[in-house]
Amino acid sequence: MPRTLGWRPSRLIQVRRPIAAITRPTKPFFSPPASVSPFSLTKTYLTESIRAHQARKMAPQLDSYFQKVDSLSDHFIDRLRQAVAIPSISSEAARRPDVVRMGQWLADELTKLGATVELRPLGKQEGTDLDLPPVVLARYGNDKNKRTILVYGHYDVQPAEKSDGWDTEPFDLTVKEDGRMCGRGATDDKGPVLGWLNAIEAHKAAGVDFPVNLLMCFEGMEEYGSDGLEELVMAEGKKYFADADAVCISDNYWLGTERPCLTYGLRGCNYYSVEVSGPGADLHSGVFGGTAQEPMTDLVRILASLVDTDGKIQIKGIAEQVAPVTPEEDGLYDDIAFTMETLHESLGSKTTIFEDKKKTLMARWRFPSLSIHGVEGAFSNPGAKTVIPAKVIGKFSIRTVPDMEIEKTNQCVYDHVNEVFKKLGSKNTMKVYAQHCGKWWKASPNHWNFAAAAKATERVWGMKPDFTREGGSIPITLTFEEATGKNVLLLPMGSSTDGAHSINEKLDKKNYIEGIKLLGAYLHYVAEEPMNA
Ligand SMILES: C[C@H](N)C(=O)N[C@@H](Cc1c[nH]cn1)C(=O)O
Ligand SMILES: [Zn+2]
Ligand SMILES: [Zn+2]
Repeated sequence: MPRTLGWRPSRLIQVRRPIAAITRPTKPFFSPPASVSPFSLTKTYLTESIRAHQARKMAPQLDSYFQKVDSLSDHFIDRLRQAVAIPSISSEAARRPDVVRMGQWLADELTKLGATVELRPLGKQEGTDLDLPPVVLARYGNDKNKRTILVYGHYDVQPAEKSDGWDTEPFDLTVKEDGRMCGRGATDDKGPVLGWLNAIEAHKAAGVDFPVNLLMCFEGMEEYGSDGLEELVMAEGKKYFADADAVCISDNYWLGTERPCLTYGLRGCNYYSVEVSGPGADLHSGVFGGTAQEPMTDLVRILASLVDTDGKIQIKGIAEQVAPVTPEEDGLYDDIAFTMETLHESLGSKTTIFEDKKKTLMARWRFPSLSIHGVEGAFSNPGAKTVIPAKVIGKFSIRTVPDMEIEKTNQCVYDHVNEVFKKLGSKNTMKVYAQHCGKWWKASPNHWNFAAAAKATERVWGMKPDFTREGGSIPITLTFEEATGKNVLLLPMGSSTDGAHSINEKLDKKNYIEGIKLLGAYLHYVAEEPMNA
């Protein structure tokens, strides 16, 4: 049976916990105006004063931290080079030892930095004899007077071969003169994961107190649907992650190339296979063409029935599940820093479905899409092989949005594919099933976690961030929210032109180095945000 990452009701509970400066002010740092009686020093008043004090204290600390990040930048790039050199492709069985090696490398780096690290085995990959790569769980700092932030990232990557069209070797980080650092995983997600490690190192080197306790959870199967992780996160919600005050994930991208963003929504992803088989073995098309019913002929017809040229899904019952656009939402899109020109740049062409920004953003964030990814078993090499493939497996996925339901969507897909195949009247055999499904996620950005990230963004990038939703999926985000009951923030490092999952994936040096500053600054602002913001 295909596995689905199911949905559980959200348990968002705010726990107010004192921070160091509130419980142990070392000296008076605030004198109330004469008109204020000491008896009227309310909690709010006190909190404001503490914030003002901490903001003054934080400025020089952050400056020292930023300077150290700059001076260690070559070392941080070298760390990324070492990580990229390990081809940790989770979807290829033959690369599983590399994924495991990558997890071990990460654990070793964290241990060297002084973190307490555990490698948690996840058992076997469903339906196979393959061991899943371990989850790296780590803790840096255990000070009861500090807030605790739980961060998540993944150390596995998408497949990559130079012959796919890369300009450079995908697993050899190449730093170009214009600052592009090309290599598989540079932006998705090795650069951001190392961002947390680098933030720890720069604090230590600068002699700046680390402002929070950091809990880390790094997995090695994200690009394959986070196999095995949901159970672990649910089980550890009130154990390993028990003292987390909020969650931060850096595994998505800015909407463009100029303005940073904070992200509060993700689409879900239901990934399907359609298998068509007939002949006992691959056949000579000269001998059997016109004689045998061909699986590939059936499959292309099924795939062609799913979606039209303008991306409109042709499956009954999908559009009906999508939440209507509210007047409030309708007004959100105009102010977002996004242009069709930037989109054309990241797309590498002008072949967009829509000509205007709002429709394009809505199509990416709040409407479902269906993509056809490939066909297993079909001839795909250069040349002209005259073969009739005996068995072909088409792969497609639907990016899901509020209020779509996983099971209902699966049923609509199965009914549609079965009906189309029946109408073909083919003697071949067809099977359709979901490989993995992850639910969409949408949170409220009205929380101190987002407020801290917005302040850090202004401090590092000198501008306010956009509040965005993401077209991609990070299946475990919702699980973290449910398991911890805490707010989850997505804080991206890379930009829209990074080419994640594509050829020539890159992370700009500027985004990496400023991104390390951003992650560190975010932790400082987290430490000073009042809990009820
Ligand atoms: C946004 C994130 N960096 C990412 O690339 N996620 C993948 C995860 C995935 C793979 N199968 C289903 N979800 C994505 O959005 O494709
Ligand atoms: Zn990712
Ligand atoms: Zn990815």
